[in-house]
Amino acid sequence: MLALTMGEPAGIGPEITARAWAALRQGGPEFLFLGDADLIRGVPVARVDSPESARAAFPQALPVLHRPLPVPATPGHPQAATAPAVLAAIEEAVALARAGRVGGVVTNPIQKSVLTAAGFPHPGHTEFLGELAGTGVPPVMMLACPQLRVVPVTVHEPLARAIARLTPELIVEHARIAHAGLRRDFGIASPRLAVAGLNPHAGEAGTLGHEDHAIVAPAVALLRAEGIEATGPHPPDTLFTAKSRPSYDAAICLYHDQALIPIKTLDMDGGVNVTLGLSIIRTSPDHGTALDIAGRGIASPDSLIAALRLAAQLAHHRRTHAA
Ligand SMILES: NC(=O)C1=CN([C@@H]2O[C@H](COP(=O)(O)OP(=O)(O)OC[C@H]3O[C@@H](n4cnc5c(N)ncnc54)[C@H](O)[C@@H]3O)[C@@H](O)[C@H]2O)C=CC1
Ligand SMILES: NCC(=O)COP(=O)(O)O
Repeated sequence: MLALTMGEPAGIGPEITARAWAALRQGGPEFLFLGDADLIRGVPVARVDSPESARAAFPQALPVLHRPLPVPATPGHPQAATAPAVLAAIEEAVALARAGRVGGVVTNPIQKSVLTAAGFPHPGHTEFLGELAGTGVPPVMMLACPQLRVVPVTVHEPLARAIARLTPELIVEHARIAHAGLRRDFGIASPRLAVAGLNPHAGEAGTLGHEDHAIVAPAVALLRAEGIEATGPHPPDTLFTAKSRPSYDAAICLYHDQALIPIKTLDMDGGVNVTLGLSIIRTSPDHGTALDIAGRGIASPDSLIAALRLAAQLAHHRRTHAA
């Protein structure tokens, strides 16, 4: 049993939840929705009081731990008043996972600008989850689809600041956590990491920027000295080609769009966001709240379905690995 959070009530989360349940009710993985039951339309809903009671309900109806919103939601129009309930659903899902009552947490997309305006101090789920279920290392974002896994070393910050923050230590820290996650949760015995360069042609021997030889190459050397199979800095423009991808298990990328553009271009529907370095399993669809189409019934549930399936697989790997 997985816990699926409500996410932004005015976004596509409720409708893709209903469609994901319709697709998975026969073969699973089983999940329960933490949020306002009135958001769910078009499929039968079973209000349950625990994950344990959700299991029996799942084949017939979408189980919901009903947590009412203070105001009705209007698709496409987020409201600050719902922010506490959005965050409470995440906190409750994590508490259930930490108590071992669900196998993992899957999050529906949140509208970050609304939460920020309401005082939420984190850039996204990843950092919030690090606070709720951290293990003493920073939470690390990975996006995965069948053809590619990417790990951005810097995430939600202006590009100039992200580049200024890059150090060999920051790259090594993220690569180590990715390496451990690939071993523990993905069952890859000796993960191969390809570290992207920053500049065109990975700096062209220093003629196109100093960061590749001053920051990225030393990080790769440090990783290799620890016995991690790391290569790079690789010219970013060819790292994600069909010919390159089979040579590594994850690409360590230096900033958000270097990681997310290739994966969303390759597989927007099958991409899944995974948080590594937590005491719990957490996945999420790779897309956002899609306010522009919310409530129209045209949103694809595929990335959410992939996130639910991957969470179940990772939980299984983690249990097997720990045994
Ligand atoms: N894990 C999370 O909570 C995430 C939250 N966000 C948040 O979502 C909000 C909107 O972000 P955007 O950059 O506009 O990205 P977005 O992914 O919400 O939308 C980008 C485009 O893709 C389309 N799209 C997205 N998901 C779709 C689906 N399942 N089916 C069909 N079309 C789909 C949208 O209609 C839109 O045209 C922001 O507040 C952002 O921070 C974004 C990514 C992840
Ligand atoms: N662009 C990816 C994204 O926004 C996911 O962030 P998070 O909410 O999973 O931290």
